[in-house]
Amino acid sequence: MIQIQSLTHTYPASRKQAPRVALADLTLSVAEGEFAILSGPNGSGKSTLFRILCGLALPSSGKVSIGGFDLFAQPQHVRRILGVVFQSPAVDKHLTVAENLRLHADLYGIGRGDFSRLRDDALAWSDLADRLEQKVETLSGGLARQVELAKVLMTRPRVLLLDEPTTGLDPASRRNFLGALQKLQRERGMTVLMTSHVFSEAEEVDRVAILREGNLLAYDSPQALKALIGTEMVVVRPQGDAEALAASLRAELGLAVRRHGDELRLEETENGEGLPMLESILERWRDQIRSISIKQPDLEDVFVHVTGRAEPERASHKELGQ
Ligand SMILES: Nc1ncnc2c1ncn2[C@@H]1O[C@H](COP(=O)(O)OP(=O)(O)OP(=O)(O)O)[C@@H](O)[C@H]1O
Repeated sequence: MIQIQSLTHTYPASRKQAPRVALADLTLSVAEGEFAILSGPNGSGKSTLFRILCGLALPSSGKVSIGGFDLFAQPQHVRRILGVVFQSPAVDKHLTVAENLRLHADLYGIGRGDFSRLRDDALAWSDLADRLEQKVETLSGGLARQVELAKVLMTRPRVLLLDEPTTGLDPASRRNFLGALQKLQRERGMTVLMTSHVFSEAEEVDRVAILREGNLLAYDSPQALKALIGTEMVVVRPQGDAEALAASLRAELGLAVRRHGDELRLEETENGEGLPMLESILERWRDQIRSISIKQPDLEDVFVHVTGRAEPERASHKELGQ
């Protein structure tokens, strides 16, 4: 449903900076009815890709087709099947929920006859039923986000793009929003591509893409991504010299030992292998270890594994082409 082929985007040089490659020959596709998440450290190209997919920017080269239409040659066809939820609010906070929906319907040429049905349909999943006459500025962040989504749903998009839609929401509102979105996506068979840097959001989706510096490092189901680093991971917090301990573990156990902050991680351990490994490490290096545990890898661990970085938010910008 979404096919991105060899997409490259380079921001031109300015007086102050060299050209920056934001997307480097990126190819990925999202099948019809799939829910995919796009993740990556700051500066990995998520926003650039999002802006291109919504038709707000043109790439330096490459092809994108959405619903079988060429995004650059047939943008008007794509617009008809596409819904976009931006990170920054796109509703008028001084208007009521109902007024915002009406305004959006007018913009999209939805006639009076169809309006009530499409509006009710777009709201059915939400908690907004008794808030229609309330101004958006008086709603909680979570409910205001629901208005953004309801507005976009009124045009019954087949493909939905969302840019970090849960930014600023508390964990409960975030779960609520995503739960509703997933239910809707399944019921309507929509294809969804969403950018996110919250790994817990990616656990339940069909596919997760991890970008770094404009390159696609991994793209697979959460289960397959987690299998990249094994089903168990031994995590050691060293007492003193972490590098010396890592070198000694590597040399004596013959395993990959990854340094992550103040932890040493022994990945690629399969079910049941963690405990004996933990015991033998304790036996041999007890005096150099502050704590040791076994962990089931989650998507954050996969992210660290494939990007070599701690978290998307904390990563620094790297300039390419320099
Ligand atoms: N308008 C611009 N002019 C020049 N370089 C830009 C511009 N916008 C983005 N870049 C650069 O392109 C690269 C990709 O940026 P982009 O904003 O797409 O990444 P991102 O993954 O969305 O980051 P974030 O998570 O911080 O939003 C970065 O190196 C960034 O500095």
